Amino acid sequence: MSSATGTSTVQQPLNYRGGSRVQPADGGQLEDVFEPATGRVLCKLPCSGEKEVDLAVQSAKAAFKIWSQMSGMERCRVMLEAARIIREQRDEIATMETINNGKSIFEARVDIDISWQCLEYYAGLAGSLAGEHIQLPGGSFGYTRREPLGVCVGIGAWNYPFQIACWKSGPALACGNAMVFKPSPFTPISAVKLAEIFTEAGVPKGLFNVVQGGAATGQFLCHHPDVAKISFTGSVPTGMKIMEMAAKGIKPVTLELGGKSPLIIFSDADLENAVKGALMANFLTQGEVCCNGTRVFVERKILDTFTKEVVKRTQKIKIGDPLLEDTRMGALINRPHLNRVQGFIKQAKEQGAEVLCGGDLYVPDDPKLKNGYYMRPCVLGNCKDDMTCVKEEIFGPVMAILPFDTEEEVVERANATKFGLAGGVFTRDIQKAHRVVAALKAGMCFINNYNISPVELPFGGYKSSGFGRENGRAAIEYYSQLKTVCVEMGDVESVF
Ligand SMILES: NC(=O)C1=CN([C@@H]2O[C@H](COP(=O)(O)OP(=O)(O)OC[C@H]3O[C@@H](n4cnc5c(N)ncnc54)[C@H](O)[C@@H]3O)[C@@H](O)[C@H]2O)C=CC1
Ligand SMILES: C[N+](C)(C)CCCC(=O)O
Repeated sequence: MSSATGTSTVQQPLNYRGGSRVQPADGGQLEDVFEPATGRVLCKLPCSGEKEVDLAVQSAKAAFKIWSQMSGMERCRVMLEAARIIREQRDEIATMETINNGKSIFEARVDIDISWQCLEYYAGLAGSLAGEHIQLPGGSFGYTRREPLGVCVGIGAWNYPFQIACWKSGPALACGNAMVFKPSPFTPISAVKLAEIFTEAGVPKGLFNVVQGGAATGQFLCHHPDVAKISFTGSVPTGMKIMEMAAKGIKPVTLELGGKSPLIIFSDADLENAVKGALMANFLTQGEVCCNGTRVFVERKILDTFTKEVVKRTQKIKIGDPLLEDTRMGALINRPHLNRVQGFIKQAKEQGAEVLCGGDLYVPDDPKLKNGYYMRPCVLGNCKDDMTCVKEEIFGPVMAILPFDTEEEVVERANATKFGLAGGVFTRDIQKAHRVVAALKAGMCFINNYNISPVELPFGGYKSSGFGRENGRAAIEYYSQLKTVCVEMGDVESVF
């Protein structure tokens, strides 16, 4: 892949099975894959049908037999090697991610760092997976074994294509599972690179496979009788469908869904950090982040000062060619999504919100970028809790500012949502900080920062934002099952 905006095309097959890139056995419908920065077509993606999905699952099943018999330390060594290769090829992978997703190269490099750190972390845990030994009367005893599930399916979204593939395959492989991964059809490219890296690192051929396609391909995966688990990142409506399909096969699911998270700024906060935190909470990856703190509640005493500073910094964000070193905001994923975000802003205005900055389309001077999907990051003032822009996930660079007066009031308003993915608080008062996050009904809470992703910390939602956890030790629970073995050391005392 070339490394200049507007010059790349993708020729190689994008499915991966049995340790090689392959064309799907029954590739039907072709989907255009776009370069968001220019609007050019990068490639035509053949969507995999039932036969290809079955071949990928069978390939994973064969590899599972070998991988699941290896010790944790043996798996650890292979995964560490994969992490090392990713680190070595960081810039190349980040470039691929930027070309396909539209996010700035600066951010894509951070995503790739989080990705190799994830594999490194789970490599470390692989060697320490263990059960318990429990003593019973008369010298009898029991023990537990933590065993893999089998073939796990990962279905990814388009906002963090490589990172999502690592967040799912890291814990899955560490526990001894195999995986079939389906990226979003908008961002099919980098997951195949991950598959090649796993093979180079020494996983058995077929351990990590990639099938490409959209909803139909995803459905074949979810219904496949040999699939043991589904881990999904994406929207709430699709999450509901995944759960329904999984229910039919009694398959466990992990759901990482959307959010409309609150970020609460108290008047005693360090203003500089709070402003930086609000920008981090809203404008990474053009605002296309599930855990974004898009409802920014600001204590009325500092509303004007805070808002002025946020607007000033937002207007300074450099938009444009995502492969340029100083760009901090690239292009949104595609034209329909850009239109959808624009629609939310129009509706916000109609409902009485005030656009304090941005929200309009951005047309870069560079002629090759003129068909890209750019907009200026937007800050909305005069917002009310019942406006659509405050209730619905926009998934674009749109921050809503909402004043509040008391702690009790803000906690109640922060929790008045169907979502519960994340939340944040900025204050210098440590008791207040812990009290408020304890009251937030959200799975991932930040104090005096926002949207950082240490892989050591579990990540996942409450309420409609899903369940199950990625990252941290917690994810092991969701990619393994516990076997109990009861051992009799005496004679059988029969009832009969
Ligand atoms: N929680 C998160 O990180 C994300 C949330 N979203 C939210 O979802 C909205 C739409 O984005 P999409 O990518 O269209 O999300 P989506 O939920 O439609 O798609 C996510 C993944 O699920 C697959 N999929 C779609 N329908 C399926 C089905 N019936 N069975 C199996 N797999 C299926 C897609 O091909 C893709 O790989 C965004 O605007 C945003 O609100 C999107 C991306 C990430
Ligand atoms: C990396 N981070 C925390 C900014 C976002 C990760 C969650 C997502 O997939 O949207």
